[in-house]
Amino acid sequence: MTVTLLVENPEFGVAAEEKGFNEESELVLDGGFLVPYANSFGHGFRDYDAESERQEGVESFYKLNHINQTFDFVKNMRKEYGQLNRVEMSIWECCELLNDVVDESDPDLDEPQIQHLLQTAEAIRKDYPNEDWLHLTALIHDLGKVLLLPSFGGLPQWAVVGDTYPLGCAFDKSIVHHKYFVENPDYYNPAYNTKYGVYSPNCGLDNVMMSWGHDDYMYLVAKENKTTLPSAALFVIRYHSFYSLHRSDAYKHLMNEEDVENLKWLRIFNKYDLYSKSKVRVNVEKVKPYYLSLIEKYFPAKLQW
Ligand SMILES: O[C@H]1[C@H](O)[C@@H](O)[C@H](O)[C@@H](O)[C@H]1O
Ligand SMILES: [Fe+2]
Ligand SMILES: [Fe+2]
Repeated sequence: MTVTLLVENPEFGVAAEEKGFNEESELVLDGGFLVPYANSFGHGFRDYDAESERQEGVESFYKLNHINQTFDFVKNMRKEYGQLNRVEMSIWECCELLNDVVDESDPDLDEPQIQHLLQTAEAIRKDYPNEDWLHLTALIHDLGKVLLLPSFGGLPQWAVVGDTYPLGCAFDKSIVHHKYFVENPDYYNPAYNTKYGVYSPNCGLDNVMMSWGHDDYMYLVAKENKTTLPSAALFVIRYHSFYSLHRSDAYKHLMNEEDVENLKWLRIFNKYDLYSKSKVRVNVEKVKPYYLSLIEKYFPAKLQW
């Protein structure tokens, strides 16, 4: 059950006017978490049909994404990027690279991505002070967006950002702007367009080919560089854009028991990922020492990307 409340100070202890809300912002209480009604543009979060300054660009993004993500494309990208032979750098260096990245798929945010990372991490840190692995997971969950930069191959936005979904089985109706899949060759391939497609019941999401982008790439980077983060962290990283699973309960027939456990953390994480998006900037230098200490705890000093 959700309860509508009028609250003077919105979530994360930030003063109302600082966050761009009126004095009495409307929030919804969702299991102790205060969910704002409106994004920085005055619309509901993830409203892909609302007429806004971002709507058109976001829809053309999804058209390209849905036409071009195919089973073969993902297979090739995983093979190529799995080599991790492009760049050597630390996690923090990568965060700083994201200063120059803006995500065209996102109707709720047009701030530089480093701000989104810190906004998510700081919000989750406030509510889960003892789960340091989750703070770090939040900091790194979108680092894969460096794929947009020339030294990482300069991939187009449709191959880096946006919601993700499985390839090799039918596209679920709950996927944003589903209508554009009719132009995807896999849509007509009988090997790929049934409920299970190439998969078997409860095969585990690890065995599922997800559309290629920042999630799968960062998952490969973290895993291959031997992070000591728990399996829930890797799960959050790989599936955080898989809204048809964690929001709409589609594709559950592909999950195994470990996935079911990890999904609980992903659902918690998602609230912070989505609702912390705002115009209020985090002071990078101030929080940097804390995150450097977490990086040192869970990652080698330099990683292969
Ligand atoms: O537009 C957003 C953005 O690209 C996020 O990083 C991704 O995780 C979301 O799922 C997507 O909808
Ligand atoms: Fe993301
Ligand atoms: Fe994010």
